[in-house]
Amino acid sequence: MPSTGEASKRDPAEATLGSEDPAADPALAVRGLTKRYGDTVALDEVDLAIDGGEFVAVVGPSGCGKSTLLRVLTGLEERFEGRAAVDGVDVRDGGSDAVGMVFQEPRLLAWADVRENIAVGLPADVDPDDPAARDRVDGLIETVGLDGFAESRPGELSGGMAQRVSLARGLAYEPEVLLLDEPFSALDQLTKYEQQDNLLDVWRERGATVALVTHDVEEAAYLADRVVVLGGQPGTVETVVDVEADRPRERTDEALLAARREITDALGV
Ligand SMILES: Nc1ncnc2c1ncn2[C@@H]1O[C@H](COP(=O)(O)OP(=O)(O)OP(=O)(O)O)[C@@H](O)[C@H]1O
Repeated sequence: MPSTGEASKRDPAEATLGSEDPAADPALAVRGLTKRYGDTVALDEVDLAIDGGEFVAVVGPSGCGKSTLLRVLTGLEERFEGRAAVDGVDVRDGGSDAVGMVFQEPRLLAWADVRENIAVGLPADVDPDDPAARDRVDGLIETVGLDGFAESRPGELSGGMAQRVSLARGLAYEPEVLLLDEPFSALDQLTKYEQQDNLLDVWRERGATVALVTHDVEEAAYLADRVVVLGGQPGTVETVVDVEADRPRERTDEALLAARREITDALGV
């Protein structure tokens, strides 16, 4: 289960991969991860371990390799140096099938309506026409605040609405590990706050592990147990900030403001 405000104290580079005791493996782990695109070094010797049930945010300047880190963990990048594992299984060996990913771009099927687009995220062995599956999808439509739009196609949605469909699709799978790449960046402030709280509810209810990439320092501090600050190009871990605020959190909590200061200091802004 997620912690309830106790910030993690563990050094991100401390946990090892390939432990003989599988129960000791972190939910997400990279060790000595270097990723190159031609002459561009996107990530350089990155070490990071995220425990089961932990909520970790990753922030850093544009181009420091945040999306690349998630792409490696989902198995979308095959060529890299070092190791990356989900639930102790190396991503090169297929990783874990309990991973859900929400991309920065909604990537919806243009010809399918909202319900069908969300149903794409259901596990492969679930029949989308099954009443229980339809209920699950309808529940997700409600969760992301899209009641009344189940029959709409992507072309009829705003950018923020499309992004919420994408989030619901990522949740349809009921993943144990959820990787989110700036899922709220296109939302207006009020909807963003609502969706952040929805995500916290999902995380708490499911005891999921979450790694969230964001540019939004306030969002990172409000949501995460730990905030990993990537810096530079190539991306390396600058520092890891523990967020010491109790949950449920007040957005004005002094501890969140302190965490935000630490993060912005590390970012040099
Ligand atoms: N497919 C690709 N081919 C070539 N270079 C790439 C590719 N994908 C990413 N890069 C490069 O790798 C570096 C890291 O990119 P990445 O998208 O991971 O950064 P980011 O921190 O997520 O950026 P942003 O915050 O702007 O989304 C950048 O220099 C980028 O230009």
